[in-house]
Amino acid sequence: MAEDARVDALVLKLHDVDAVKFGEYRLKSGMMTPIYIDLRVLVSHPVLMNQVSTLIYQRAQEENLKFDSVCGVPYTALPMATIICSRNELPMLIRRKEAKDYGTKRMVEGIVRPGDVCLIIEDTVTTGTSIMETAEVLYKEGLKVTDAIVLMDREQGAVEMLASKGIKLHSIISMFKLLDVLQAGGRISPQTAKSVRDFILDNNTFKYDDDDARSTLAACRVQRAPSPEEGNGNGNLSPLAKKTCKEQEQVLSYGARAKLSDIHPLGSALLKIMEEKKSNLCVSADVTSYPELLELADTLGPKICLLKTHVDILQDFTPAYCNALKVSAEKHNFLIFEDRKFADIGNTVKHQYEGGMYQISSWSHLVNAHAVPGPGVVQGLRSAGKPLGRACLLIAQMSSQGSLATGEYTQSVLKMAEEHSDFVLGFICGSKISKKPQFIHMTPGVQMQAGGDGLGQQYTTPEEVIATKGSDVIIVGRGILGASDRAEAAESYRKAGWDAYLKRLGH
Ligand SMILES: O=c1ccn([C@@H]2O[C@H](COP(=O)(O)O)[C@@H](O)[C@H]2O)c(=O)[nH]1
Repeated sequence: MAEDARVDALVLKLHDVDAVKFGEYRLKSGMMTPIYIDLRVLVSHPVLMNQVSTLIYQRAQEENLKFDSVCGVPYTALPMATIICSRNELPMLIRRKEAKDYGTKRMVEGIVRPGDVCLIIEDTVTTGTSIMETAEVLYKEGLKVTDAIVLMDREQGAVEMLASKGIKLHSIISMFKLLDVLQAGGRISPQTAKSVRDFILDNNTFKYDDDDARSTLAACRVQRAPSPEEGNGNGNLSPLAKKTCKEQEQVLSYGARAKLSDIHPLGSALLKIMEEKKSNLCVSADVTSYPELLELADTLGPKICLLKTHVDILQDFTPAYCNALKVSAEKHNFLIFEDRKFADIGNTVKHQYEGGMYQISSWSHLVNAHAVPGPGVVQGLRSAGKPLGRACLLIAQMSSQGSLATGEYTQSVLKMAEEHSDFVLGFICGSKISKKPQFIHMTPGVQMQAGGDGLGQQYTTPEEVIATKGSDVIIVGRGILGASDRAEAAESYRKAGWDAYLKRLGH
């Protein structure tokens, strides 16, 4: 059975044995939650306990983790660590919760060799604090901790918190996966799944604390009336998830986001360029001749983080030109984004991306795709682009009047991006749609004056897009191309976009 199928089956079994409960519960941190994961029940289900332990050990092998011993966070993960160590003949360490007041008074039982690496196993994480407490006890004994594996990640900030302390967290089941499987299996209603998802997104516990981050984690309470679709669901949802949520807004600098452990390398490169050049401006180089395109790249290059092309509107395209564009991108330190908007089955988009006369994957750092065909479109692009270090943006919303990319569609795009974050680094959208800081939001339809073009395009100002709507990059075409002095216009847009970003950071 493929791993995904095994995880899906495990989720359903965990629900069967009441290890996943919906209601109103208090976590160790004091936070109230509409979903509670109680893996203590596993000791009464040995088959399930064995399956869980197998999946955890397989993950360690798949990730090629190097460790000398294994330690389970007391108490729920202790039997898991025991089974893993016993079956695979690995040395185990037991962390005591309190020192004995007689005998050796040790906090860690087992043979401790300072300098050894210990792998931590945990059953569920919210903040990551329990793993950190165990790691600190191990550190005091001279041990190293580089990785931890958790069965269930509630996706509320543990990965980020542990990464900030140098521990990489690997999870078997994530909260969003669990909700998807339970919903698909008819165990919970779409309304329940949505409300719990909203709760999780609104209650991330990690506060970035990075010198260059100038981060704030502003918490405010918002009374949110249930939307009509939320209704009563299947009747087992806590009122907490429906009525009240804690709005936590993470405002991180581009530079801080560039350093996130799970960001796409190209996303990291782009954010670094933005920080260095103080530019969140992408110029949409919608011109029809290649010399003009190159001229634009060379004159506007110093002011932009991205140059967006529509290669199929060039009348005089020849593959040799692409080298000159690449040279300009390197010289002026910007990335190239071919706005190809792929929208076909995986096999076709793969050919369109790497072949034909344009050979887009050979020169464009970024491309974009519609999610309409389903995940195959990303998988097709990924198979050609990932080996070259390329990445893709998903079109979650469009700037044109009457666009159908709204509501549930946009949410599905978000989910597709989360499931393919090894190749999708962000979105084309009108406003910020994901709270995950590793995703980069880019917004077209930007001019200094709000308005339209008579053919459905709708314009919003740089201030509105960046400071109010929380997007990261402004995409500007005719606002710059139509100006008598394009370099001067680009500088005005660069400054407007950057000022709006500084405003967002609270400078
Ligand atoms: O929703 C979308 C997606 C892409 N675009 C593209 O951006 C530019 C905008 O040009 P302007 O001259 O600034 O209107 C253009 O290349 C579009 O194809 C978009 O506008 N909206």
